Amino acid sequence: METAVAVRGRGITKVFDDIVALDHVDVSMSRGQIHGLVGPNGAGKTTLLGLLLGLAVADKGSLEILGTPVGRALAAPDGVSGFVDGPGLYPTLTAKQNLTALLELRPGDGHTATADEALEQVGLGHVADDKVRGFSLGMRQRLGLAAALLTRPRLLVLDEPSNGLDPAGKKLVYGVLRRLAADGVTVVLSSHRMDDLESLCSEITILASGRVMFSGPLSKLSSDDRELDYRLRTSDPIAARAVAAETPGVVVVDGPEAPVSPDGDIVVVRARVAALDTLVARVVRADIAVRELVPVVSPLEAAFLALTDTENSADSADAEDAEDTAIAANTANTEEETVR
Ligand SMILES: Nc1ncnc2c1ncn2[C@@H]1O[C@H](COP(=O)(O)OP(=O)(O)OP(=O)(O)O)[C@@H](O)[C@H]1O
Repeated sequence: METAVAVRGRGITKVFDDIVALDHVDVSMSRGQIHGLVGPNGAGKTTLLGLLLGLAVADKGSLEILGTPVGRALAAPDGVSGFVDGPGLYPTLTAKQNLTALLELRPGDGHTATADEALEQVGLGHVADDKVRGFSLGMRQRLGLAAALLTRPRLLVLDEPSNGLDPAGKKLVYGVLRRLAADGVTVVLSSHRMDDLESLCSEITILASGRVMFSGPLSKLSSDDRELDYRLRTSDPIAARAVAAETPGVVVVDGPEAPVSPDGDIVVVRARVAALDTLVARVVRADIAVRELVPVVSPLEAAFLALTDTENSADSADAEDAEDTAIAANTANTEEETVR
C-alpha cells in the first residue's frame, strides 16, 4: 500500500555552525506532482533538496521519503535521484561516456534506462559523442537531467534546472518533467523564476530564512484574496480612471508609485477581487470597452513578495497573517489520502 505523499518532513532543522539553514520545516509533497521550492538567496532551498538526495542529514525532525523514514546514513534514498549545485560531469568525456560511466557505477538491475534513451529524452541524442567541455550551461543542465533519469527515479530532485536553458531547451525540459509527473514521478525543483514555477508546478513551498512561509497547492496561494495591482486597458482611459477613483476598494496607482507607467490607454488599479469585479461592471455600464485586465505581477510573485517581506518585520501584523497562511497550508497538508 502506498501513501499519496512522496515526501513528508516534520520539524526539520539543519544548522551549519551558527547558521540555521532550515528551522523546523514542515513540508509534504504529493506523489506525481511537480513541487516548486522558492525563496530568497540563502533561504534553505538547496539544503532541503540536499536532504532529499541523502547528501546530508537533518539535525532534528523526521523525514519520510517514498514511504520510508530516512536514517542517519548519507546515501540517496531508494528511488530518488537528481542534483544540487549543478550536475557533476566529466568535461573530458563525451555525453554518452558520462552516462555510461554512471551506469557502470550502478550495476544494472533491469530498471535503468540506457544512455541513448536518456540522451534522446532530453534532446541530446545528436551530441552524444561530443565532449562535455564544449557544452553550454543549458546543455550541461540537460545532460544532468539525463543522468538523473538513468535510474528511472520515483522522486526527481533538481536544483534550479532551468538555469542557462534557452526557450527551446526550457520547453523541452519542462515537457519531460510534465510527462514524468503524469507517469507518477514526483518532481521537486527550486527556481527563482516565478513565471516558470507558476506554469510548471501544482504545489509550492515558499522558504525564507529557513522557515516555511507557505506550503501547499499553488491554487490555494493564487486564490488567497490579496490586494494586487492590475493593468486595465480600455477604450476611454480618462473616463475609466474617473470610474476607478469612485469605486470603493479600488485605488488608482499613479505617478512614481505606479509599477507600470500609466501612459496610453492603461490605468493601473490596486484592488482585491471583489472590488475589481465592481469596477469592471461599472466601467462596462459607463459604455467603456474593457480591452485587457491583467495583474502587474503574478499571484505567486505577489504572495512571494508579501510573505518573504513580512519575514523581515516579524512584529508587523502582516507577519502574523503570513504565519497563519503557513499554518493553514500545513494543516491542509496533513489531510493525506492513502491509495493502493
Ligand atoms: N555547507 C555549508 N556550510 C555552511 N553554511 C552553509 C552550508 N550550506 C548552506 N549554508 C548556509 O545555509 C543557508 C541556506 O543555504 P542554501 O544554499 O540552502 O540556500 P538557497 O535557498 O539554496 O540559496 P540560493 O538561492 O542562493 O541558492 C545560507 O545561509 C548558507 O550560507
